[in-house]
Amino acid sequence: MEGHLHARSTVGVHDAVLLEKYLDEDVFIDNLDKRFKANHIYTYIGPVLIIVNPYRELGIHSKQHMKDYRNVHFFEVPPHVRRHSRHFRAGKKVAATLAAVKAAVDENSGIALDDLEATHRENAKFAIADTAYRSLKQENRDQCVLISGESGAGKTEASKRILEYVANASGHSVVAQVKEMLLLSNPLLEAFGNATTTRNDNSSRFGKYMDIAFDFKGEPVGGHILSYLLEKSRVVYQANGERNFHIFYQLLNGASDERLSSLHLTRDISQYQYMKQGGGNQHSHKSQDDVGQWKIMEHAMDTCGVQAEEKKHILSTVAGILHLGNVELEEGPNNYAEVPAKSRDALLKAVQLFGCAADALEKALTHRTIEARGEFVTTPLNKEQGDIRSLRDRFRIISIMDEECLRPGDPTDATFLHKMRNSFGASHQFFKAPQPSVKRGTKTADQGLIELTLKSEQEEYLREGIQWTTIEFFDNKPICQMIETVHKGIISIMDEECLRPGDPTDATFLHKMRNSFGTSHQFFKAPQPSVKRGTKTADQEFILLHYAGSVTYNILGFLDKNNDLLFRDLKDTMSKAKNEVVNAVYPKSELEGKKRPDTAATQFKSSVNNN
Ligand SMILES: Nc1ncnc2c1ncn2[C@@H]1O[C@H](COP(=O)(O)OP(=O)(O)OP(=O)(O)O)[C@@H](O)[C@H]1O
Repeated sequence: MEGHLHARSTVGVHDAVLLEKYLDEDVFIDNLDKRFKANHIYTYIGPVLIIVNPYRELGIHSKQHMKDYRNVHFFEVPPHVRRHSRHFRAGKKVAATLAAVKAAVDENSGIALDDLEATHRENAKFAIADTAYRSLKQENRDQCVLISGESGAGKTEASKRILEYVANASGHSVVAQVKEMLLLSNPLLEAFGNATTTRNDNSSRFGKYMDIAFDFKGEPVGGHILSYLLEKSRVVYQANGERNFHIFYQLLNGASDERLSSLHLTRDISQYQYMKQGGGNQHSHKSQDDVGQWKIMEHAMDTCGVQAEEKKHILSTVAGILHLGNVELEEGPNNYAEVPAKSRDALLKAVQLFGCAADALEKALTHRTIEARGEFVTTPLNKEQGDIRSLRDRFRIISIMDEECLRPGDPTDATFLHKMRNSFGASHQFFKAPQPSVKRGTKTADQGLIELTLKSEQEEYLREGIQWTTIEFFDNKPICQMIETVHKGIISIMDEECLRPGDPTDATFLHKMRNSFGTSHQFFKAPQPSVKRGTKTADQEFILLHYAGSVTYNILGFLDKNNDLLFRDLKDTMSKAKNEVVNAVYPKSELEGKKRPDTAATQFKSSVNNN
């Protein structure tokens, strides 16, 4: 008993539910802090797991540790034996488990600790994975592990550990290839979808939903990876200190001289506009082993069944994007945009790699064709329109990752469907910033799960006659409704502004939201700028009161990004490209369809709802 009390005072409690002052945030954080300092990065809140990112290898994820956790019950971690064992006995296993990942406090990150004793007993991530896996096998019920947290919190690492565990726990031989694909899908996705940001050297710039299909013996036989909201704008613009997607650096640093020469590339990052904007430090970014990652990525392509010809088309597209980025538009006669002589070389290289017609691409960058009453009218763009246009259109090119390099398949034939859906580009911050979980495409599920967990726990206490003060929790539903409701929600108002005739602007969109929600809605605030404040910015802002706190949004660019329209000229040019990757992203059928393409917000809403 004494030993137990001592342990508790030095390493806190394993489960925050057992804290005496369980409602006190300081006590809760203090408990996490204590445990973190003793190398215990995992803490439960009932069936929910909190992970504090240690930012260093603790040596607790080895094969031996995985073995230790195999068939060791989640409930063996004291003091939850009773509650969890009953869940199992009654077959009432909570179907989904929320692994809430919290970011580490920076100043604690470098603590040197030698006491790793008993850490493996607390390697709760494996416990979660093992519980889910065993429940799947024994109870034949679908399992879901939901991981959320802010950028850099450790979500990707946590998901990799879970995948590793599943791959290791299941059998051998027949499914070896599927397992390898499970693990290798990550470097492939990360090459095309991750980038170095100021918060995380390997930040996923898209949300991910992964599912793994198992046969009746519990062997993985295939899976799907669905992705949301790839940050397309990063292709053309990187903030200070940040990089473009890893693939560009991997290609330039890792590919052979022959490969680079066939793509008309030089091994010099400073030559490419799309790779050098983030500032000097990216040129020699130490934390990213681009050469090593290139090898892993190539191996992953082979393992995932990407054929040599496909690979060539994928890399040609990546290189073509870099060349296109070096095409600058200039003002010609009558202020019309034109491709100057100095950019012609880059344009021709892009043309060759995409396999499209040079005059068609040039015209598509500098002209616009619209259809009016069955007739097509082409007008030249001025430089500003051309710049905006070509920037936006180049965003779309990144959607090669949508279809091709990550190829479709069927879980039953053990191939993966990897998609990077066309989505918001920069404006995905609209969704991402306030609600990290939305980025994961699980907006409602996340909140639902918290409610579900609290609700089921509280109901259980009530049933058992345990004295309990009901905890009020923030209900996210009204905010989701305010964003999503058909006709009246923010997305509908924004879509309406994008589609209506006349002269809609970001300001008219803000005005309409003010009219719809009022200036002092419970969750929406956008006061008219007072004379005293008088600042221009105030009239460009609105505030949403999310469950995690209030977030101020600047309205500028919302409509443009939501429109996400690819002009007909570029679509047409690309649909005729010989490069099969480019061509597949822009099918001719899209051109023939009469329906106006969905806005970015609607595409996102549908993709989340459909999956
Ligand atoms: N369990 C862990 N042990 C040691 N280091 C970790 C762990 N989890 C995360 N890290 C470190 O933190 C970094 C960021 O983690 P990760 O990429 O998983 O964050 P994320 O939540 O997926 O971020 P983003 O949303 O930006 O993609 C990793 O590159 C790794 O260095």
